[in-house]
Amino acid sequence: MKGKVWKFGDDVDTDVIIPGRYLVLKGEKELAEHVMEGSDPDFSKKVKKGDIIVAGKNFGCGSSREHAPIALKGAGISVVVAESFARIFYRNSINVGLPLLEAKDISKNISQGDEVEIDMDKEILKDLNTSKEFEVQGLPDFMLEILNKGGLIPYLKEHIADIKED
Ligand SMILES: CC(C)[C@@](O)(CC(=O)O)C(=O)O
Repeated sequence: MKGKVWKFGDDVDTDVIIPGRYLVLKGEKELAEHVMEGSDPDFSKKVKKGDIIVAGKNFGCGSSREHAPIALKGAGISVVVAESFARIFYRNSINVGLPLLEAKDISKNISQGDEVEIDMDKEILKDLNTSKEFEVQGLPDFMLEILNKGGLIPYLKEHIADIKED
């Protein structure tokens, strides 16, 4: 995975990611038009498919709205790398198919606009501008399987036959 970094700090809450007035929207693309509007009203016009968000602690705090990871996924964010995530946001993200990675001290050492490359096998993120490398905490296999299917619903649809047999 390789992409341009959009940098955010600590405690980025779900109302920054997708303001509450847009919760009436349902589609990935409609929500994506307002992604990160609580921080930068023009973000949706600037972000490109494959870009990467790097943030500090407690990313996705504040509410259980799954509209937040849906908006990020719809905007083309390929992965969010943060020092830590709010628990409900973390699970909502896996369920909607948005990859997340935890990396200690990442936000202090990467700048906005840097190009980074992530080797999931080695669990290393490399900042191609500075050549600095960071360990990322990989995801358990069952979460990777859900992500690879695009989220929990497509994953379950594929496995429903197994469940029915039990
Ligand atoms: C129900 C919804 C509007 C919610 O109140 C849910 C929540 O706070 O977790 C939100 O702000 O996302």
